[in-house]
Amino acid sequence: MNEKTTAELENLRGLIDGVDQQLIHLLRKRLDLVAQVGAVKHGAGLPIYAPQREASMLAKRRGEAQKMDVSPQLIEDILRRLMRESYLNEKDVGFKQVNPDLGHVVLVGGEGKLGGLFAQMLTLSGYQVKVLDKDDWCRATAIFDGAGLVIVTVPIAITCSLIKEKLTELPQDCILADLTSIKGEPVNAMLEAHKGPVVGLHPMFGPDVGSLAKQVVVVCHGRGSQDYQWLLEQIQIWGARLVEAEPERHDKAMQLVQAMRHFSSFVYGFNLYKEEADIESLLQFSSPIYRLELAMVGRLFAQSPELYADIIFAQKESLKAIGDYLDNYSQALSLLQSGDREAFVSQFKEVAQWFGDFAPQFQRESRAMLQSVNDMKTD
Ligand SMILES: C=C(O[C@@H]1C=C(C(=O)O)C=C[C@H]1O)C(=O)O
Repeated sequence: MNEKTTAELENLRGLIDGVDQQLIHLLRKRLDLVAQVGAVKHGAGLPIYAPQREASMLAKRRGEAQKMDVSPQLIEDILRRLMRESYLNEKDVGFKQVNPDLGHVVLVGGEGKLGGLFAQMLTLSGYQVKVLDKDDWCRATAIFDGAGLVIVTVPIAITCSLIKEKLTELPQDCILADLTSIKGEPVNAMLEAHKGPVVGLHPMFGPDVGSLAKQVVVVCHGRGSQDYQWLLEQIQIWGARLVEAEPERHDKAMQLVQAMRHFSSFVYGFNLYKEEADIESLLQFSSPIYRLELAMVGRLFAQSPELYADIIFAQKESLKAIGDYLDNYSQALSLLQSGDREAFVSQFKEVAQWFGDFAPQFQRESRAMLQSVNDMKTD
């Protein structure tokens, strides 16, 4: 680079630094205003997450950006990231307590990570939370005495037997709920063990979400919904979206959403291991979608094997779904083995037709994800 170029670049980069510094000041100003909105909403018992306000705000800013020759998608991306920050900061003020008259809450198995997240959210909403862990059963009667809500959050393999053996003497009007990732058997076990209100919940996220805004919680009604309506409202105040489902429909979906998903990731990782793949090279040669795939598989092996074994082994019906996958894999492989390119293409078309409008929708969604995977590269 000659001296003139260097000087020009330095000058322009100085100006860019100045703009970025102004951005920091503007961000600080915005965070302060959002905090004030948070305080007003908290006072009125409203959730921070306001989807309609977001939609109208985004539409207006996109229009304004376009007039100034700024890409509408750019302002939308930035605002969405800022809104995520708004939800994270909500924890600083806490949440409205929907049922101030409730006795304390008992989390059975609160040492688990998801249990810990619920304990935190309940505490931030003003409830008194007691945790009952493996070693606390000798004190169980005292812990349950006066409880208004008992939430079971123990490993799936022991959920039903624990409910049937240990939760038969709860106070009559106490709500019994669980967070297990299957719902049929646990909800039945709760109905059998307890005569009072019963509700099955399945949070469709891991404990590492920073906020519950926009996360999904599946609700399977058991008994006495009017008595636990407040709990559902409370979860919505945390920002989550409730999806009501029959336990059977939920469990069937979980065979694909959980058992098959995690089992496939397991096999993918198992295969990389057996092939003695060089992850460094794979990363070097990764396309964005492959980087995302490695992330999806790799994150599995950063977590608890017991947790995933629990989820994969939870329903014996999953075995059929996973076996079908193997059959379909073999069938597709035979097209490859026989060199039948045409048959492969026509099979591809048939599946694409079956996906219908979802295929282009998924393509749009993944485009944004792939771009942010690429943004994260540092070398
Ligand atoms: C700040 C608010 O709360 C949330 C955060 C928003 C933001 O960061 O702009 C917008 C809407 C809400 O989801 C609000 O309602 O205005």
